[in-house]
Amino acid sequence: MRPYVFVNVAMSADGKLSTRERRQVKISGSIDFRRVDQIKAGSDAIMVGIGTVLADDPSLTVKDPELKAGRAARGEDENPIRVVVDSRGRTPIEAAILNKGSGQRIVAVAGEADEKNRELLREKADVITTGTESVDLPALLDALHARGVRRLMVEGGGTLIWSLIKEDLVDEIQTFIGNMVIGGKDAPTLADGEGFLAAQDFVGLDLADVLRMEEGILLTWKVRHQQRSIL
Ligand SMILES: NC(=O)c1ccc[n+]([C@@H]2O[C@H](COP(=O)([O-])OP(=O)(O)OC[C@H]3O[C@@H](n4cnc5c(N)ncnc54)[C@H](O)[C@@H]3O)[C@@H](O)[C@H]2O)c1
Ligand SMILES: Nc1nc(=O)c(N)c(NC[C@H](O)[C@H](O)[C@H](O)COP(=O)(O)O)[nH]1
Repeated sequence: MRPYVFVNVAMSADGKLSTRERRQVKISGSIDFRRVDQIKAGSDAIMVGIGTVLADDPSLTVKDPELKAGRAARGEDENPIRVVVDSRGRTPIEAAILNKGSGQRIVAVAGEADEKNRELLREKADVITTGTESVDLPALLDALHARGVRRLMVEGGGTLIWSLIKEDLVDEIQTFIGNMVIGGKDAPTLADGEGFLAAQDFVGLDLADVLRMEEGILLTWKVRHQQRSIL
C-alpha cells in the first residue's frame, strides 16, 4: 500500500526548476506561495531529495498561523512529516529541515549509508534504511503508509521526481509555470534522471485543471498509471 502522491513544483516558462548552478530562483508569486502553503498544510508528509536539501536548505514548514492552527485543531503536528530521500545520509545535522519548526522528520537512507551518519541523524530524525545504492522508493512509500501517511506531497527535485514517475508512484502533478526564462541546458527540470527514449514509455497525463495565476499559470495533471499486466 502507498499514500496518494502528488508532485508540486514551480518552473520557469522554459521548464527549469532553478539555474544550472542549482541556485534557487523565486519562481512562484505570492498567490502560488500561499497555495503551496495550503497544500502543504493539507498533507500528511512532504518529501524532498537530498539535492534539494543541499541546494535550498528548505525548512518545508507551514507558514500561515491559521493553517497551523487548523492542523492543531485536527490533532496534527503543525507541520507534516518531513521526509528526505538521502541514500548516503548526507543531510547536514544543522539543516533547516531537521531543526526548524516542530513535527516528525524521516531521513530515508540506502544500505550503503555510513553508520556514523545514521547515528548522527537519529538525534533529529527517524532513519529508515531501504535499498542498497539508492533508496527503495516503493518500500519507503509503503513504510510511510504504515505510519498513517495517506497524502504525500513531493517538492522535488527533478532527480527524485524522475525516479518516482519511472516507478509509477506519482498520481498527480501540479506545476506553476512562472513568467521568466532561466535557460541552461543543464538546469534542473521537473523530471531529470536518464529519461525515457521510446514513445511507448512516455508517461501519459490527463489535464485536470488550468488556472491563470498572476503572470503565470497553474497546471494540474493526473498521471495515467501503467497498465500492469495481472499475472
Ligand atoms: N522550483 C521548485 O519547485 C523546486 C522544488 C524542489 C527543488 N528544486 C530545485 O531542484 C534542484 C535539486 O534537484 P536535484 O535533482 O539536484 O536533487 P533531488 O532533490 O531530486 O535529490 C536527488 C538525490 O536524492 C538521492 N536519492 C536517493 N535515492 C533516490 C532515488 N531512488 N531516486 C532519486 N534520487 C534518490 C540521490 O542522492 C539523488 O542525487 C535544486 O536546484 C532545487 O533548487 C526546485
Ligand atoms: N513552489 C516553489 N516556488 C518557488 O519559486 C521555488 N523556488 C520553490 N522551491 C522549492 C524549495 O525547495 C522550497 O520549497 C523553498 O525553499 C521553501 O523553503 P522553506 O520551506 O520556506 O524553507 N518552490
